[in-house]
Amino acid sequence: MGIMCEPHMMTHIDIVIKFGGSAVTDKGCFETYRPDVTSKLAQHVKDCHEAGMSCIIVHGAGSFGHHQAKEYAINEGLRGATKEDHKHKIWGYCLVRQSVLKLNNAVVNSLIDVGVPAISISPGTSWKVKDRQPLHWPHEVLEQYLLSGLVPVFHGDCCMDTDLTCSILSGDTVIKAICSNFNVKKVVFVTDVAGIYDRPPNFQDAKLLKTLKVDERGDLTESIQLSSSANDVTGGMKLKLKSAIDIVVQTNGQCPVYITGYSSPNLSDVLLCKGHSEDWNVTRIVKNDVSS
Ligand SMILES: Nc1ncnc2c1ncn2[C@@H]1O[C@H](COP(=O)(O)OP(=O)(O)OP(=O)(O)O)[C@@H](O)[C@H]1O
Ligand SMILES: C=C(C)CCOP(=O)(O)O
Repeated sequence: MGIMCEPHMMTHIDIVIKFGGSAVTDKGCFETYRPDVTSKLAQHVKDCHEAGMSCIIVHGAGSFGHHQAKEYAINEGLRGATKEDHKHKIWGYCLVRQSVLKLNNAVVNSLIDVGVPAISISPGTSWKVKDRQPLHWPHEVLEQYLLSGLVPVFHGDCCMDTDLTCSILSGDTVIKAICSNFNVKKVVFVTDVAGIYDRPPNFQDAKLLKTLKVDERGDLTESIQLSSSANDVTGGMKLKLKSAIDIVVQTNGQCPVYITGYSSPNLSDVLLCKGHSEDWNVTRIVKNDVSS
């Protein structure tokens, strides 16, 4: 992906945290927000902020946005659409945006309520996207926000797409783009499961994989079976794992990626600790030359 912006690589970001849609919403129920989970996560962000860490939050869409995106097939774009189709899809595009903004408003308010100076940034209004991948976005603004001590809150969004006319940009892809342009120290994906299992966690005998090692080509030593929910238009855990692997490879292992659950007893450790413990019940994705 052709993202270039050398000077920003100097700016370091201690942590990028994804509030997964599976955590902050009930993905099975249309537009069902989980205020209790979000406010617990907001408290964790406050702890990071008070510890002097520079933080970026990205949240997924969960049951906001995915349903509308699926109904109007927004991620398939508009190429070849008839005039009628075009009108229909453009309407769907508006509904997706409004839906994710409802969730974004709730998430940002939850952060502000606990004292985090959160500021909303919608990729869809300023990011240039080509075939669902970010091509260009205003890094300078993000840098200024960070230098001012604000906590930027991005979200998965619908975007104008130079190839497809419109598409869906997952929060997972937003995180990968941030890691391509800034010196990010750690990424933590918070979901509704403890981490990555060798097979979908509802399968019998599913085993939590605590450390996944990636080689320079992005290959894993483990074989993993993944499933995604019917209403998810961005590929569920499959895209998350791919994004995590890409981040580890593109940063040459400098940025470890964690996937953990919102109810994990180790969430605070994962967010705040500089080191790592194999006792934590989470998944850590690292380069294969990392010893422990
Ligand atoms: N092998 C696997 N290991 C762990 N989770 C898996 C696996 N296969 C499928 N899953 C599912 O992945 C889901 C989490 O992925 P999902 O994409 O929903 O996360 P999210 O980032 O919270 O959502 P969103 O994309 O809406 O932000 C879990 O609910 C789990 O059931
Ligand atoms: C469905 C929309 C609009 C965004 C999807 O973002 P994600 O939930 O992070 O994959």
